[in-house]
Amino acid sequence: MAVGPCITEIQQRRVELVENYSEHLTRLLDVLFNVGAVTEEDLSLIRGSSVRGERECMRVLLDVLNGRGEESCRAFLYILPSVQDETPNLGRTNRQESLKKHRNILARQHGLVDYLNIKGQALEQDEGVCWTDITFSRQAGYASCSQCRHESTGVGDAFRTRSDEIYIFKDVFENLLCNTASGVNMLSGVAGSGKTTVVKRLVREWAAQTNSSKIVLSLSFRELNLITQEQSLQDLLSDHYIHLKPFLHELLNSNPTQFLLILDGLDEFCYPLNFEHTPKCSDPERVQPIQSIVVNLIKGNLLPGVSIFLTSRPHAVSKVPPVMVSQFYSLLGFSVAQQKQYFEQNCSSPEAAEAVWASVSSHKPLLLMCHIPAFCWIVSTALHDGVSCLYPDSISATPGAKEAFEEANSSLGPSEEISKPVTISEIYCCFVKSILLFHVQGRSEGSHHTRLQHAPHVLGEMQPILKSLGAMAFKGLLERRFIFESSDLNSFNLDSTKLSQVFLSEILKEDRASLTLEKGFHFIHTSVQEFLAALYYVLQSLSGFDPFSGLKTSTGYLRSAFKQMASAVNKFSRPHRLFRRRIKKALRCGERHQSGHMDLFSRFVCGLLVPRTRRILNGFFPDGPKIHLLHCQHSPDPTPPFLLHLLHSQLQSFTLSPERQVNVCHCLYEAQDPGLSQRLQGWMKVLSQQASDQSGSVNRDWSELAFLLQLSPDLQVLNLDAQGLDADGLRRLLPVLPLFSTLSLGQNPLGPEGVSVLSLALRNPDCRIQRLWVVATGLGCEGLKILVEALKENHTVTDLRMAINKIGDVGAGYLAELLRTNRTLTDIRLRDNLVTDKGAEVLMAALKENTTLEYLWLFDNKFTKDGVKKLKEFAKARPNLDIKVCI
Ligand SMILES: Nc1ncnc2c1ncn2[C@@H]1O[C@H](COP(=O)(O)OP(=O)(O)OP(=O)(O)O)[C@@H](O)[C@H]1O
Repeated sequence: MAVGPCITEIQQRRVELVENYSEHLTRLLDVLFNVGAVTEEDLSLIRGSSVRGERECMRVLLDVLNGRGEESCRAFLYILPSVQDETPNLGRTNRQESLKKHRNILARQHGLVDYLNIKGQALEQDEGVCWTDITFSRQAGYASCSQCRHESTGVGDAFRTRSDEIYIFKDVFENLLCNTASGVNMLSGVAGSGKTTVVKRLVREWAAQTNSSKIVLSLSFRELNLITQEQSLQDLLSDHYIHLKPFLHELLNSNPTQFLLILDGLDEFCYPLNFEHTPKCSDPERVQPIQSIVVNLIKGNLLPGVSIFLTSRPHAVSKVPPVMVSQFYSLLGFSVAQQKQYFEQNCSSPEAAEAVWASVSSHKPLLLMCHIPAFCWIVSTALHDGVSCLYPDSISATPGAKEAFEEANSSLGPSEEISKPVTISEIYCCFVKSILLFHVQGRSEGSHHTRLQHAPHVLGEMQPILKSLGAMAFKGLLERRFIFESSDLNSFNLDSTKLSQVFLSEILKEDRASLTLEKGFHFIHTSVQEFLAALYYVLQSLSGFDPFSGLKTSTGYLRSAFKQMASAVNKFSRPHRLFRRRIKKALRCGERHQSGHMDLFSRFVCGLLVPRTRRILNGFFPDGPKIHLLHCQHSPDPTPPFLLHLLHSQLQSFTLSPERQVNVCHCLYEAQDPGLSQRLQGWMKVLSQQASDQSGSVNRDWSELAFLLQLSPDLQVLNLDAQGLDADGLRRLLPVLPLFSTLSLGQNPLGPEGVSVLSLALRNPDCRIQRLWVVATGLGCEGLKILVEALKENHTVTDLRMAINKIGDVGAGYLAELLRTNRTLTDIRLRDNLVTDKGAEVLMAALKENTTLEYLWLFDNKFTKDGVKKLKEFAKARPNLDIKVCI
């Protein structure tokens, strides 16, 4: 790079610049950032050095400018005089102006980044930013969390299984910024569920509200990790917000309740939090280790009355003891309507959005995954450009896509039918292809059409890098590592500035040994790590290599010697046996990790063994005889029979836990097992036989049924009468319960515990249940109370059949309470429920306020003649209400 005159001037004046301008650093950084001479990452790098003083920050700034080149250096020299002129005024700037400036700075720091630039436009202004509303649940504090579910896979279910109040962003915003929500408000959400985005939106919307009395301070644990030396809270905040420095002492000491302190990403905090033994400190000026500052803030010793908004992935929530959390929000992700809205807002045209949504909504597993915003982003990237590579009918709006598709797939026989992607593996293949063809820097030349034509060539060319990235991803999965160092990249011969940057996000990490800042990397989403790992695994296995041998980080000669040896051994073993053994091993990886952190990996391996799926990445996989190991003689393109056999035999294993069973079902789905629909039919047959046998409790794998039902396109009636279904079984079915319009659960031992599960389905925002039949399910008045509470929030159930449940007069009272406000129920059947005249009176009183109920069946209750008479008279006066009663 040629060294221009401004670069040279800065180099020559370095000592003087540090001497004279260090005290104006904040102003300098502001202006430089505004004019685009430095980036947000540069700012964090520079501020990260603040522990070593302002002069050190200035030196880092000069280094950054040097690296940024002549233009940035010119901007710096240009603004220098104005900065010095303005600075004396700073002292006179009043507090209001500083706070205004604080809003602007925070808003800028919390802008959205669309690093693959899918929409092809800058996201600087709020007008360009589309926030899709997202669903939260809230409860007072938290009890215990199920931490061992896989982060991505748990989400779809979690969305349908929450018991708490449902919130949207506006509610959270109001609670935190308009009400006096002091104490710790925690937000928990799986990877990619949108926690950081919530923080960004919160800050930006606060910044736009000039009348808010709160002052927001926002720090990320990623930043706090960089602080190695002890310091005081006041210093920490004034280093971070130098523009507030003159007032900070007064603000912190006078009224801490005016602050909302956001701490984002607790799961990333590298220091342990010791709530028992950290010395108490209530002085913001007292120097202490960073983890003690955090503990004292959370405990309310420092800044008593401050509101804290703490975000974390679920596995790290328990770092803070439950008693210290006053409000606990869970980020459930996008509801179905919100997913649709997301695609409308984020695709390049309404036609593209419609095509993407048509694809997603017609495939349950996709729909389920799309509760996670990060997955929506992957899907829209995949389907936006990637799918047009293969499936011309879905994005016919893309000019030239169809022709290119036909040309690229000219090798397919005429009888081979191509349809839209149906599996998660196919989506991820489209995603990777889309990135390689349309988003990698330096590949912008040529039209969409031309780039599609060159796809096999590009994929072949990129294969070695993708393979290395996949090997690193696989090694990381085995070691449960999700952050990689530059040295990891080097050992896999990866260049961090090229392809890896599209799949890896860069973060700054501190190297404690040398007290310097090191680059760290993580995959843009953990599911991308699992996909690339599976891609590597399948590629190695198909090429006749042991995927585990590729992880040896020995370089050069040794590695190639190892490969040669391995391939020589392979030559003498039967290749198809070796291949099968490797696939078995991959599936066992998922099985062994009960936490489920390799579930997606095993699903992707199964998906990639389907030739149709691999064809999306045409050019990436080797051609040749080894591929034919997978083919069966009759059909040119089936799922390898041995894979289906393997998965089916796993399903039959008695030792497989229900969670593992569901994962095997997912694997079968990815493997495009034609037998899945037969399994569902088999289930239905067994259920109908069982119902007619009435032979009581049978141990059933309800999780498998839940999975199979999710794949079924037509979810209308679910009849589980007399199946021995208890609360635990119902809990396993919970993900699908809200999807049916008729839910018949009669003659099962549900009891109050089962009704609690059922009420989660009724409260679900996507609930479609209209007819709810819970005849003889052991509700009692306790169960009915729970049911009524859920029905108060439900607006779908019109028909409630609950004969033979011993609800008595107390239960009738609960029902009456519901009838006063409910405007959805039209038919209630209460036969044989021990209700007496007293209960009837309460019901009649409530019905005076209800005009929507059309049928009330009260046969076989404990009414006297007089009671029946009163009921009949009441009915006469209500021609639109049919009350059935007899003594
Ligand atoms: N409300 C939203 N509207 C539009 N896009 C969103 C929204 N929330 C999240 N996203 C998308 O999902 C991606 C992941 O979100 P985000 O980084 O906020 O997740 P996170 O929960 O903080 O993840 P992690 O735990 O991995 O840090 C974002 O980059 C953005 O593309």
